[in-house]
Amino acid sequence: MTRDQDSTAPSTSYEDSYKMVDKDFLDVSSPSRKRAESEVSRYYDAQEPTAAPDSEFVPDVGSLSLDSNATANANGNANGPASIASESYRSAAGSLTSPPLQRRDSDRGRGRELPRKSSLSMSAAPIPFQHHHRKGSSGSVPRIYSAAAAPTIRQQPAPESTSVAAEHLVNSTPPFSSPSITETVRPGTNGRTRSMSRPRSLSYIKSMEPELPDFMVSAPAKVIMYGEHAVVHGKAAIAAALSLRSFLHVHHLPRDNRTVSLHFADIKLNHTWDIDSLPWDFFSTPAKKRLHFDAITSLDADLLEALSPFLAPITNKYRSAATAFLYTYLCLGSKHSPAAVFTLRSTIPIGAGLGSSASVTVCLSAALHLQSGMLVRPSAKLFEEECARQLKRINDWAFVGEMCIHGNPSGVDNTVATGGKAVLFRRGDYSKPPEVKRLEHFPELPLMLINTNQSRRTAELVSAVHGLRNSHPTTCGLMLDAIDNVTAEAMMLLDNKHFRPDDSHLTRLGELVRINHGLLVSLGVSHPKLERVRQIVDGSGIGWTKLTGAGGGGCAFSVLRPLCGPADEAKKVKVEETLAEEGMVTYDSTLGGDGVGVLWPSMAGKPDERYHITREMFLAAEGNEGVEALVGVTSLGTGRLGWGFWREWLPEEA
Ligand SMILES: Nc1ncnc2c1ncn2[C@@H]1O[C@H](COP(=O)(O)OP(=O)(O)O)[C@@H](O)[C@H]1O
Ligand SMILES: C[C@@](O)(CCOP(=O)(O)O)CC(=O)O
Repeated sequence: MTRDQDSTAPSTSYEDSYKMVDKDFLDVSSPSRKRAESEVSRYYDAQEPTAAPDSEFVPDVGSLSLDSNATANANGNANGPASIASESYRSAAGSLTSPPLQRRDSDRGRGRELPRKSSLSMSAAPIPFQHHHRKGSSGSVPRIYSAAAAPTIRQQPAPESTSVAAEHLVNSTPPFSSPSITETVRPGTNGRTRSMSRPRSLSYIKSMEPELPDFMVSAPAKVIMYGEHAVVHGKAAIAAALSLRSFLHVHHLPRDNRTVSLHFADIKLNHTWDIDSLPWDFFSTPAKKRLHFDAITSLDADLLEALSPFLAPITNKYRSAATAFLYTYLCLGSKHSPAAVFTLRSTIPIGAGLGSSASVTVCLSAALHLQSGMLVRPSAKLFEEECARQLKRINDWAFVGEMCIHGNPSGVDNTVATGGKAVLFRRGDYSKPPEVKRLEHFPELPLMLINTNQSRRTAELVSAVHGLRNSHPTTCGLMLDAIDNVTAEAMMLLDNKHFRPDDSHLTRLGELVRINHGLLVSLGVSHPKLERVRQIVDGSGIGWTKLTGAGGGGCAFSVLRPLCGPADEAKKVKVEETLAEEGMVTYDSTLGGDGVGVLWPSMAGKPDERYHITREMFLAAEGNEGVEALVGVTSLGTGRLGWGFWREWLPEEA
């Protein structure tokens, strides 16, 4: 612990206090539940604009002022523009106990028409991530995004009066909406608002408010540098976080709504469950109940069976992602869990060896913990030990999600996606926590990442290696030991503060990359396309290549030799062109970035330009660049206003 601690603090253990919160939180009238609710109220109060003297809009006590543009989305839930209605509605709610609200400062100028056909532009962070796609649908020139890049919001059908709606998207709107209210909306004579003098009871109004604000979480992809597959068999692996990320938006619905929806936009998986009909009772029987701080090392077949009728209607080939969600949701939630829509988008190629599944399950675990009040959000006041505990809890439950998706994971992917940076990971005994050592001196390596675009499934490859090991235990055992040696040697170089990527150290690392790949070929997890990448890159003499992740297709990376002059540059360009001609995508990306982060509430932008990221904006953001720019998270440590990261080992930025 590096910071001063209050020695007079009560000595209740951390886990005990969580047990108390856990039990307490299920009770809607409990202090912890009330605290969470009052946090929401405080948030909304902070958003409430001050009264302006020249009011032209004065709602009656108990009346609702609703915006004519409030529109319901496809699910029947009003979002985005509809939150304008919510804001007015909050004003009305406030007026029950205080003098009638006057027209507000923030209403001024809303009549100003914004151009209907324009993409919204807002201040954007630099996007150092470069994506080279020399052939294929997106053209032949590598695209490099600069600090000036503005997020692009895909064109939505313009609402009747764009002026109010669009401005609200950019200015801060409270991150909630009230579907039922919008059903009663009628346009006012000025095309904007109309007050309705239907009195509403306080309990009715409360039932329309969500319990929590909308928020977002995000987790990175990873690259395994050495030791994949061997790590499943108890050997060590070295892996680092990659600047590609998944983003999960959690939109809370009014209290009278009792549904939970999952929208995995990239895989077109969209499903809604009725919260009250889920098998809560079975999940909370003493024999089955799992607590937030339990480290689960295997899935419970009975719980999975109890979920199967709820998963049966999902025919999507990625159904396992929904299993991961529902299993974790029922373990971590309660029958009082708030109604919400979980919307996920990711910039990570799916099933390509970069840990897309772990990144998704880390987001789900973090979001469900946050939603149930079981995590302390990152802040400068959080002791390192507490940070580490939050990360452990997220990681343990992300591992549960990983088990749902690919059966027998080592846990390295979710560990890196949770903690970020670079780690040496080993899990000898599955009933115990893994050994994780952070690489404090992980160097900036000249890497090229190549996606063969050959699809494959991690679960199948992991089980193929198990099969080979069963039929050739001695030989396979020796190969796994050899991989372990490679990792140990690489570790000495990568965790060495004297490492210099411009001398013989790099050559040694490169040779270890090549040896590791050869061993993976022997284990049967390469693919002709991966071998073709090696032929093109290593054959040109610019670096050393190995598959990364489960293999069988997916991605490879090359450690590049230092480029000495134009001839080397030309060789690299030629390699990239050849790879693109053969349908592969190359990325220049950074390694060793942050792990899981949270944006609570889902407001982004600089302090004077804050905007609420609505679910609609998130879904409408165009491509990976649009998503990154909208949420304000990029691979370097800039442009992340509002986001918090639990950083147990990075005290300088706490
Ligand atoms: N963007 C995404 N949205 C929803 N689920 C995803 C997404 N990306 C990955 N997944 C889940 O992860 C699985 C792929 O995991 P896996 O085969 O381990 O590949 P990877 O190497 O990318 O982790 C998918 O089948 C799906 O269940
Ligand atoms: C093959 C393995 O070592 C890594 C799999 O990585 P990915 O799912 O392909 O990103 C499996 C594991 O560690 O769980």
